[in-house]
Amino acid sequence: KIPQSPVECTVSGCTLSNAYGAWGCSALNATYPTTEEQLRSAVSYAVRNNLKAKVVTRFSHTIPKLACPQDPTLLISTENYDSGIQIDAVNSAVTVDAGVGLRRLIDAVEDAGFSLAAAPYWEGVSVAGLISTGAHGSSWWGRGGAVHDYVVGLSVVVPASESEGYAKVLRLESRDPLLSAAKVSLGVLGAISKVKLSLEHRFKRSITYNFTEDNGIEDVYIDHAKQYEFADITWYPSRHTAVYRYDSRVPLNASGNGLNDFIGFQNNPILVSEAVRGSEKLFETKRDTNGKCLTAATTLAFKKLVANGLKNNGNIFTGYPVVGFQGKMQTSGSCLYSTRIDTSCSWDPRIKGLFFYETTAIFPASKVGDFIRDVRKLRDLNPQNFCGVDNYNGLLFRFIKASSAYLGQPEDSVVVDFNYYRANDPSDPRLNQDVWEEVEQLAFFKHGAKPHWAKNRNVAFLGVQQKYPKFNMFLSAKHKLDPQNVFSSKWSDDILFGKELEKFDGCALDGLCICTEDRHCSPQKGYYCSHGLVYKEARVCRYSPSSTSSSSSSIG
Ligand SMILES: Cc1cc2nc3c(=O)[nH]c(=O)nc-3n(C[C@H](O)[C@H](O)[C@H](O)COP(=O)(O)OP(=O)(O)OC[C@H]3O[C@@H](n4cnc5c(N)ncnc54)[C@H](O)[C@@H]3O)c2cc1C
Ligand SMILES: O=C1O[C@H]([C@@H](O)CO)C(O)=C1O
Repeated sequence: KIPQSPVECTVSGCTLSNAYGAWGCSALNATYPTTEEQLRSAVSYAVRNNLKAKVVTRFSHTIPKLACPQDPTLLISTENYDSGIQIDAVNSAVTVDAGVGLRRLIDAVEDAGFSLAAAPYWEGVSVAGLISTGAHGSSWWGRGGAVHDYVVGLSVVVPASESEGYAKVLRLESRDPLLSAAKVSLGVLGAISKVKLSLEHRFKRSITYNFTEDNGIEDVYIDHAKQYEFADITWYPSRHTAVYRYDSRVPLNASGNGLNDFIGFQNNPILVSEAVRGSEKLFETKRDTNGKCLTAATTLAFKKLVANGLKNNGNIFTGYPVVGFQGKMQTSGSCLYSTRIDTSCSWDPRIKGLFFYETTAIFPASKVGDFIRDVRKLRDLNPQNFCGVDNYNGLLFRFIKASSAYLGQPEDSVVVDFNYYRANDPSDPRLNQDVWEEVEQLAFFKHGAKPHWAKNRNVAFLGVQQKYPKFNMFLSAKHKLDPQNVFSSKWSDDILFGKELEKFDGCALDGLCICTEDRHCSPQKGYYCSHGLVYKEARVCRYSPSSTSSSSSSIG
């Protein structure tokens, strides 16, 4: 099954969901422009009729509700605005329509003898959608791992006066300060119509994974990133394992036509995804940590056996190094293309498949070592508590550089991603949720990391304004381009301004608040608001069957 469209419209209106099916927000109507002029007239229609507007894409892969409209809204989908790909060979650049999918762009530039040096690891995204949230791969070399740092020009449709036809196209060139706002703009500045990216001449990559012990990650990560252009590190804390990715560019005449078919994005039989989810649920209800650790061990052993999905000849893994073209090594997503009815992406909301939170924290390069040491202390207290994250991708460390984007990074940074079990019912407490809450609070509050705009739960965005030095420059660009907040909504404001949401019973379970009272957890199921074990100031929902809510008095 190829992923379903995130927009469903009936006579009574439209709903927008995201790729995980996690949210369903309603909108008045949706329109599917195919040209820049149609995109402009869609914005003009919204402005003329005092509607709000939100741009949505073919897949809608962002987790926070950035795209959620506030009624009455016109959804402007770029799904069909994806025909334009203009390669400028003389200047090694390409200008694409906003809705062009990443895979289509990569194939087009590779065919023309060029490569896009950076891309997220997942290809099921649109070009304008991926730059709008600061999506990235991993590199501290050249322009770095974030795609928006390759943006050298951009056109964006913004509201305008009646005499200008209510909407106009701004063409932003590389020296225009507005470009620094628009290239990571979360969809709140206007509708991006075209993106111009700088390219490199086509090149190949050589990748080797080294599965080894996990001590000293904090002492070697900087050298690792300096030595290997596309380095990353995956840490499986409960398995005491770190996986170093030795990944460098090699000349075009190096032999090998390998493929990176990342195991997490492969087409899975639906029965497998449902069985994995079923066993996770079983371990959850039985509070069976051993069960989780057993699957974490087998998952890791399998990943090592198949080299995380690297295939030397495009079919199977036969040994390191795996050498292949940049266009086939940087990003993947084979589950996007299966037309079979019995396979899908493992998280496809139409099946009872995986459902997980993804926390992604961005640290200044010099600060991530302290975070690693704190997480290791927490792990050493009881390694079994970390098995849940090792059933996914462990903690993934990637490298991005200082950016001119106002909502990009002011300095070279390290991004840490981790996925963990999400209950179908947000009021169901989860095994070891106190651990993930403490790691989340260690990252964003003790070590002041910034939240990735496309991932994370709401608590990650608390105080985000203070973390971006150029936040006010972004806001003034926003007021200049969209003074009536046509492209804003309550939901995108919650994320952009990191609003403290009012607390309610169970809010901490779904990352919508940090508990200060037991009722923010689930006292009736034995989960009480408690201190962190390593980060004492953390407030986490911890299971303590013996105590009753009176003895674990609510803490200020
Ligand atoms: C399986 C998976 C793996 C992922 N891997 C990575 C990864 O390795 N690295 C990484 O950094 N991220 C990763 N992500 C996150 C993903 O890169 C971001 O969510 C990205 O923004 C999704 O792009 P999209 O085209 O689906 O945009 P959407 O999610 O649909 O939109 C994102 C935001 O951009 C706005 N927007 C979209 N198009 C336009 C436009 N034309 N003009 C103005 N605003 C617009 C929307 O309104 C919304 O606010 C992953 C996501 C998934 C589901
Ligand atoms: O789901 C995701 O997968 C990747 C990474 O975790 C594994 O490649 C990423 O950044 C996501 O958001």
